[in-house]
Order: sequence, then C-alpha cells, then structure tokens
Amino acid sequence: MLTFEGAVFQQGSFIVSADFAVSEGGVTAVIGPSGAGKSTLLHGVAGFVPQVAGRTRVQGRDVTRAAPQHRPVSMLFQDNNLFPHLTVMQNVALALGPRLRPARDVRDRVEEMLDHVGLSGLSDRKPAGLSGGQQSRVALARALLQDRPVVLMDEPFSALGPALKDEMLDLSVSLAQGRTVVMITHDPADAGRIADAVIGVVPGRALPPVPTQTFLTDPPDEMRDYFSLL
Ligand SMILES: Nc1ncnc2c1ncn2[C@@H]1O[C@H](COP(=O)(O)OP(=O)(O)OP(=O)(O)O)[C@@H](O)[C@H]1O
Repeated sequence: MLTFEGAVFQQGSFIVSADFAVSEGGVTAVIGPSGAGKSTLLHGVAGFVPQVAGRTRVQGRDVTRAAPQHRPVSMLFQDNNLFPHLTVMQNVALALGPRLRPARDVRDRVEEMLDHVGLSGLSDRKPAGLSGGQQSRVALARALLQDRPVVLMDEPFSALGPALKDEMLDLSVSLAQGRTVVMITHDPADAGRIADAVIGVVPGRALPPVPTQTFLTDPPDEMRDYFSLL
C-alpha cells in the first residue's frame, strides 16, 4: 500500500498535493494534462523531488525523508536510463549492486530475468546494439530485479509503436505480479488495458484513485476539460 497523508511535493515554484491511498498489488494509472504534475508526484515518491508537507508511506513505513536508494520503490523512466557503455548484463546487474563484474549468482539471476523479458542470449550487447523495444525490456528487467514492492513507471513505453507498447504493458503487468504498479500514461486506452484504478492529476493536485471503468466512462468533474480535449 502506498499512502499519501497531506503530501505536498515541490519542484522549483511548482507544487503538487496528494491525500489518498493506492491499493496494494494492483496497477494504478496516472492521467492528466501536460504540466499538471504527474512526473513530480512519481519522482516525489521515488525521493528525487522533495516533499515539503505531509507524509508518504510505503507498506506502512514512513519514507517521507528517506533517500531514494533507501526507499522500497523502483522506477522505470521514459528514456530507459540505460548506461550506453555497459552491456545488458551490467546494466541489469546494477539492480543488485554496483559491481561491474557481477558475481556468478548475480549473473544467474540476471540471465533468468532476461529470459523472462525475452532477451535470452543478448546479455553481452550494449544498448546501442538493441532495438527500442529490446532496450525497454532491459530497463524493465532491471526495475523488476530490484524486487521492490512498488514499481513506478513514468511513461516507460511511449516511444514504442502501438503494438509493441501494448505487448510491453502486458509483459510488465504479468511480471510485476503482486507488486504495486503506478504508471503515468497519456493514453486512456493504456489505463483501460491494464489498470485497476486511475489517479487523475489536475494542475497542482492528484485526485484519489477511481476504478478504471468509472474513470473512463464518468471522469471526475475536475478532469472533464481534459477529457473533452482527447
Ligand atoms: N526542475 C524543475 N524546476 C522547476 N519546475 C519544474 C521542474 N521540472 C518540472 N517543473 C514544472 O513542474 C510542473 C509539473 O511538471 P511535471 O513534469 O510534473 O508535469 P507532467 O504532468 O508530468 O507533464 P508531462 O505530461 O508533460 O510530462 C510543470 O509546470 C513544469 O514546468
């Protein structure tokens, strides 16, 4: 369970507030206009953006002041955040520690995860030698190998074509089993495909999650302008 108690996150002069709980173990989409604060909210949960009021808890634990590396969350970014000079093996092994020559047991776990994401046999490649879809799989493998209870996704597959994006969304959900996934998307169809609930974000405020079908058919009043533009 991810809980915001009067939480306010601040980036420069911009603030976004949240005061609700995200249910455990499901997929929750985050939808709203550009610049409303979706990334600020997720980066706040990850600890990259400071929280200036309230509390944030993950599974009951107060993480409000915790450094990013000490939070039980992993994050998948739009640009995948892969190190271009490192191999697939090294990029994914970073989930388990900073060593560039991973130990045998770490290599075995990485190879197993690469199998799960459909990248068997590619562990010695560098990111530039992979397709966009394969790069997304490397980033997904790294995020999942961290084995944290909350996985945050900031539009991770938006650079992919529609068929590949759908495939990656489905793969993420099937591999994330049991974890709480919170994913920003610009496409309500993504929410309809994989999310149990949707957090609407209007400028400066994240609204409590609403079941996906309700959100899509009868959006919160604050979201109506946004939906009329889609
Ligand atoms: N480093 C920063 N310093 C100051 N303001 C920032 C910074 N990064 C973002 N902002 C501002 O914070 C506001 C919210 O940005 P944010 O990226 O959270 O929105 P978003 O809803 O994720 O938008 P998009 O859908 O376009 O990615 C914007 O007005 C943006 O200009």
